Amino acid sequence: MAAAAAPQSPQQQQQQQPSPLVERVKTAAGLEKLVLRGQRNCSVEISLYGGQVTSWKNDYGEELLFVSSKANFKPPKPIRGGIPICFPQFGTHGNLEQHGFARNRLWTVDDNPPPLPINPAIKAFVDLILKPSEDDLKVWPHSFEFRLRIALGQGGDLSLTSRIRNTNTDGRPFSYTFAYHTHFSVSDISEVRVEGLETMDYLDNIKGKERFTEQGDAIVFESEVDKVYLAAPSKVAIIDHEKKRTFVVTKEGLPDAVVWNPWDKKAKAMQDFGDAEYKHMLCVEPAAVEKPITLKPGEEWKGRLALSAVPSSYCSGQLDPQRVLHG
Ligand SMILES: O=P(O)(O)OC[C@H]1O[C@H](O)[C@H](O)[C@@H](O)[C@@H]1O
Repeated sequence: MAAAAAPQSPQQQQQQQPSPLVERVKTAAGLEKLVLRGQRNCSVEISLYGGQVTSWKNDYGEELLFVSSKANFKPPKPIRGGIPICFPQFGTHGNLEQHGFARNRLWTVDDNPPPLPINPAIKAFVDLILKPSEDDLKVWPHSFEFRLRIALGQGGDLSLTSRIRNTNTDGRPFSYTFAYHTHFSVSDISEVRVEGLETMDYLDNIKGKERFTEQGDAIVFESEVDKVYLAAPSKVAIIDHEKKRTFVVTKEGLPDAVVWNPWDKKAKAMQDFGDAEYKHMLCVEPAAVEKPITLKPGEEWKGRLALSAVPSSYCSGQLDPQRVLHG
């Protein structure tokens, strides 16, 4: 269930052996999920439907991601919450269904993925793969292999590494947009601030994708927000004052960062979202939206998301925001 190793040292080979800390479980909806277990009560759950992380718990077994109490966990609708994969299209930036089809497909476990650099901090991991079906090829006529490694690290950090390869045999390149649509669980949205995006340019999805520049200090939430921050820094911090918890979102290969909260009116209009759940959720989504990624046949792209939750907050003074954002 883990990566197969290329010729490597005995120590490296040992580190890439299939992890005994991965379980395969049937869900209530009759589909399959995988559970990664870390130290103490840390865990990650992954639904093969969507290739989607649906739970990430810390040492104390506390849930760190938001999943709606009204979420559907089976086809054809996507699962509302966790970390949906938006591919080959983010949002409405193209002719495909909103956020593309990857989040609505059954992924499989990849027993023999090409190796990734060894990371000794990783305690448990699993590799998934998605290839297009005949029907997918009708709506997006490109052959691809999408490999996704989901890993639980020492200290409970979660990382997702996507590798997308163009396997077209007719010489054609393809372009796509992408996002890790990460739903964080927060105590109260009005107590949350996001740091790292101030002064950035963004496209405002609720103002016809018009471009603006963020003014002022950290971002706080008082109404609906749906913005694509362009060329955002590699680290963004979500500071939850009430919980005294800071999420550090690190991104690689993904220039943009989407910030979304539907607020009360849109929440009520969503069939798979509780009316008041917007208070306890914030999406910060490492993404490639403004400039689509283009791959020639044989080329591979890599995009990584790493999440950690630190049990202190900016206002507690225990955390140096400069270190969180730049360190
Ligand atoms: O309802 P969904 O298709 O899951 O999309 C939920 C949201 O995702 C992103 O954050 C987009 O920027 C929003 O415009 C969209 O409303």
